Amino acid sequence: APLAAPDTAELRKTLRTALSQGAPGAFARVDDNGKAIHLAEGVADRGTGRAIGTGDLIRVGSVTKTFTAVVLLQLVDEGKLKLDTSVNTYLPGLLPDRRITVRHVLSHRSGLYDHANTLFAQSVQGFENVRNRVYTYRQLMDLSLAKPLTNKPGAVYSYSNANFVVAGMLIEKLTKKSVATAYQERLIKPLKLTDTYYVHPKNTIPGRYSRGYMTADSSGRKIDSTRQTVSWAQSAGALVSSGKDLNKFLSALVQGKLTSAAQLKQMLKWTPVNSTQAYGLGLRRRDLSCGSVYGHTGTVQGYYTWAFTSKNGKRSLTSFANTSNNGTVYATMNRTLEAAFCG
Ligand SMILES: CC1(C)S[C@@H]2[C@H](NC(=O)CCCC[C@H](NC(=O)C[NH3+])C(=O)[O-])C(=O)N2[C@H]1C(=O)[O-]
Repeated sequence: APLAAPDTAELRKTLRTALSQGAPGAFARVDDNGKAIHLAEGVADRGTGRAIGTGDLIRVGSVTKTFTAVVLLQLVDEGKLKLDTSVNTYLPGLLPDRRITVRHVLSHRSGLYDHANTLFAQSVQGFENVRNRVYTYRQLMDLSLAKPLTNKPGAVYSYSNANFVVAGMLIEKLTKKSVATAYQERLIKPLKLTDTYYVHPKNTIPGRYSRGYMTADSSGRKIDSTRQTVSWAQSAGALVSSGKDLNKFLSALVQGKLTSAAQLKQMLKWTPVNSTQAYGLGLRRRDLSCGSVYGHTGTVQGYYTWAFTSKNGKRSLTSFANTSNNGTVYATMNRTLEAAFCG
């Protein structure tokens, strides 16, 4: 059945609630059968007071994981990679257990420890320690492999950024090019994603962008966290993009424009996360009152992003708040999905 019209009044109310809970700015862009809906509240820059806009570039965090997974699925289509083959076949000696397959990595079932847990145990200090650091993939893997596997390979879903560091290493090994080139040639250029950049290892954002303001653990003080390399994440979280581009990318993905039907089917094989969520390959499924939507969420310091599309790709939503480490704002912004897709 067709989706009810987006509830724009409810969306705007939700954004305003997020502001009252500590977000300097928030926006929602819905692309509904070719018609764009733009809602924005608050500021992109607390210093100048510049209003936030749905066209502002943002750090999308783990929405990057979906881009990375699509590149690997294209490599499967090209016969360069098999999902159920051991990662160590392609990257000899990398992982401590050769039973870990590419599919385990892309569905967060490898058991690899998430090095972000070590880096960000103290939110602000952890961020300040890494914000301008540039890591190699090897250094990130050393951080993850310093801890034992959290589960037997394939046994359970256990989210880890390290999985998509491995995914980036696979891309670079199999294409003999950087992940930046892979994103550019395989996704950004073909889809004309003019707001999407893989700027790593730079710590600046090109063009017109929203600043990000992470929230300190105890005081709730806001720290301007805009300038950062996101090198601790790279192929797990370092893309910069916009609502327009994320909506276009997700819609193209589910409409079969980026991979074969066979690989899209693999991407949509779900591992349960909880009663209303599941994870495929670099893709989240959120079960709403009116049906399921597919996409990803992202959290980097100062940047909360939701990017989801309907099963047929005819309606997409990107919603965003320029704060982080604020569970109340996070819970509020989660509600943009129901308003945008279920009316
Ligand atoms: C699973 C998530 C939520 S966390 C994961 C990844 N982001 C990170 O791992 C960064 C975590 C630190 C962020 C920081 N928090 C702390 O420092 C807390 N001590 C803050 O909120 O500014 C991303 O993006 N993913 C989200 C996703 O996939 O939705």
